[in-house]
Amino acid sequence: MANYRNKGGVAVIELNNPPVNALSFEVRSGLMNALKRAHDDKDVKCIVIHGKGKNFSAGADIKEFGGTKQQKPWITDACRLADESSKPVVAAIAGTALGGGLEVALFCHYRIGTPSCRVGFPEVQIGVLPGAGGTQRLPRLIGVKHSIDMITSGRHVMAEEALKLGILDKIVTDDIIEEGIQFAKSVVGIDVGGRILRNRKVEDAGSKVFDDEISRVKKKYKGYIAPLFCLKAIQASMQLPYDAGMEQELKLFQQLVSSGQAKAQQYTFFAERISARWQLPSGANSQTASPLPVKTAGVIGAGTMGAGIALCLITSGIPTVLVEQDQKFLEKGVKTVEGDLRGSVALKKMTAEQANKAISVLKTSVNLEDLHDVDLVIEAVYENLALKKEIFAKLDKICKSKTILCTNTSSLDIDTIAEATKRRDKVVGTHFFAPAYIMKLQENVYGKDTSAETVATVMALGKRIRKVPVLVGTCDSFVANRMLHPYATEALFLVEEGASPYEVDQALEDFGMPMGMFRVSDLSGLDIGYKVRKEAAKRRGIELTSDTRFVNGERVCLLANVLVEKGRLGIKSGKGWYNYGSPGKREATPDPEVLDTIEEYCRKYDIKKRKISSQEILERMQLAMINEGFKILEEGIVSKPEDIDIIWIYGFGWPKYMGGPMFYANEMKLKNVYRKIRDFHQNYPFSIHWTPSKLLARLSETDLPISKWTSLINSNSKL
Ligand SMILES: CC(C)(COP(=O)(O)OP(=O)(O)OC[C@H]1O[C@@H](n2cnc3c(N)ncnc32)[C@H](O)[C@@H]1OP(=O)(O)O)[C@@H](O)C(=O)NCCC(=O)NCCSC(=O)C[C@@H](O)CCCCCCCCCCCCC(=O)O
Repeated sequence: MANYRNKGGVAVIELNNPPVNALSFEVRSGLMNALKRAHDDKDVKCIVIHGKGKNFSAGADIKEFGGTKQQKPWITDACRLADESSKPVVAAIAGTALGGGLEVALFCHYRIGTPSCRVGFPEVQIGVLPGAGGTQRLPRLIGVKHSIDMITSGRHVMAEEALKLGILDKIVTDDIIEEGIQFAKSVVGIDVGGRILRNRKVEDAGSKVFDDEISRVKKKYKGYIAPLFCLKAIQASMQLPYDAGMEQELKLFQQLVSSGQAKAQQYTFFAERISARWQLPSGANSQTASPLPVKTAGVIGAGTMGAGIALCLITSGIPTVLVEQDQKFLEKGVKTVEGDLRGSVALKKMTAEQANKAISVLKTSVNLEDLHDVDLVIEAVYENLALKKEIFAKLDKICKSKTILCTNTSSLDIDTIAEATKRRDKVVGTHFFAPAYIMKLQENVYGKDTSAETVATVMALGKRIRKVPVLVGTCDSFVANRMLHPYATEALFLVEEGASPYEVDQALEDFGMPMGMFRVSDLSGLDIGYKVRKEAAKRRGIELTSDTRFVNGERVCLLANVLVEKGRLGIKSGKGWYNYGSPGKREATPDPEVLDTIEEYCRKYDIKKRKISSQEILERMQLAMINEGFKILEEGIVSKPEDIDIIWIYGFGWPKYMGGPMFYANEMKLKNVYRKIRDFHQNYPFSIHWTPSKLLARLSETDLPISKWTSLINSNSKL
């Protein structure tokens, strides 16, 4: 709703829908009534609109999209009176004015804001466009070029920049409501005509600008339709009179809001927030547990991962000690950190001053003892259980009793590592993804003794260092890599059966993955997987050779080993599944030598090749991984499907407009997913990953949407 009061001739209207004052039906109706009241009240000389609490408004209530039609009044109906009022209307902005919130402010004649306020049109991120005049009014205020930037990127603009652009008229330092009232009083008597945006003209930026922008946007936001629709709407502001432009904007908004992409992106928005609400099997959860303060941190290992993690910490203002056993390796790590900081400055992602500030809080050492006083340590040495146990035993003795000990393992057992210490409650996995400074996912892994306080601390740390933290339980390879295994295995089987690695990658990239499986393998280095496979097999008492095609009755494909044995290690050696010309180069070209190797391999084992469609490639890789996802849910390794989707979106770049693999399965209908998995199980009996998940089987008998799966799993009711 919206509250109304008359303060000495100033109508003060408060948008009231905590926590972010989303513009629900009640708020829109309240705002419309309040504006009418202010208009009719002869005592009122001017009007101030502000938000209750910390925010002005985060825009339309996203929960109202989809399903039934938006009830009138819409934002435009509610705000028309502000536009038409002869009494000056001032938007007093604290916190955020986003989307529809900013649109309300653009209907006002003036906008003032606090120094920490932010404005923006983030609609593209939820698959729509500013549909209450934003695409028509912003260009009339700040011009076409800046509007394109703001609307197609969805970025938040800070107060200083908003003032420079002309979105804000003034930055105020005191109480925003009082400042709003004073400002409004100061403009009483000044004709508002020139302040009404609908009356302004949009400068003709020419059609070439839009042709160039379409190419840029297609490249930068590959696969997303909303940014292209935004461009069409902005172009309409330039080509059409205001009312016709508004109609065009609404038409485009309606097309987008009913699209599959909007549904998936809005699901992702809420999934991220649902996933942040964690729960341990004990029942302790994000509401009941409090994090410990992390004022200082330590990182062990200055290799690519360790240096990347240290960079995340120092750029978030956390003084960090980077420890490496060897001075030469330490220096190399510091060079990596400095190089990445320079790169960020060059790309204008941070200022030179911010980079210097970050490096000033980095200390280095070759002595573990220097971690005696830090609040949290992240160990990032290579994947070797004995070594990690040895380090944890030492840390347990060196660090103060409250220090939390984290391991950046991608697969090793947290409980076994914790056993090396006398503080098993303070041991936790923090699995970062390469490159650690760029990839957003932080897969936090709890062991059987990890305390809720420890979990709360690493979840809070993740948020603080701008990651997306997700909590998972311990199992072999955790969630991300465990699901990756059947996905990658199917890719190899597809190649054995007749698809080329390039066809596999093309199908995945056309689907929207940033990189195909084989390009990713080349980037990580084929020798890494080779060593992991050999060691895992050795632990199970198996000797792998390139002739191995079955292990304990299960089908395997070791084509990657054949490539490694030919010296093809991926990008680092200049060739892997692709040819890169020379080591370290990134441009991948298909390589006939690889195709010959595959031919030879198939001849040797008498494998009949056939034509494989891109649909089959996607179904086999994705359904194998989705089936594993249901097994993970069934085992309680994650507590909700949203966790899995967020892991795939932020860990592997699954496109947000497809919502994550579990959402994708939901969209396919679980009965179809289950039927296909059962068919694959029949056709490929030697692949254990096709054994259908029992949870999937039970859920497929219901027609429940993804939002209902968790309560059913938790209620233990008969599905
Ligand atoms: C604002 C934030 C930056 C705050 O971040 P913070 O980290 O502080 O907090 P949280 O993100 O955790 O949020 C707290 C809480 O609030 C919920 N929430 C946040 N924003 C919204 C919202 N906009 N709507 C609903 N709920 C919201 C969030 O889920 C949390 O809840 P929880 O239960 O988890 O605690 C940050 O929250 C943020 O970035 N928010 C999103 C901002 C955004 O994307 N805004 C744009 C919204 S879309 C919009 O405004 C569209 C308008 O331009 C135009 C609308 C025109 C409509 C015209 C009607 C035509 C009808 C056509 C036919 C329709 C057919 C149909 O309906 O199908």
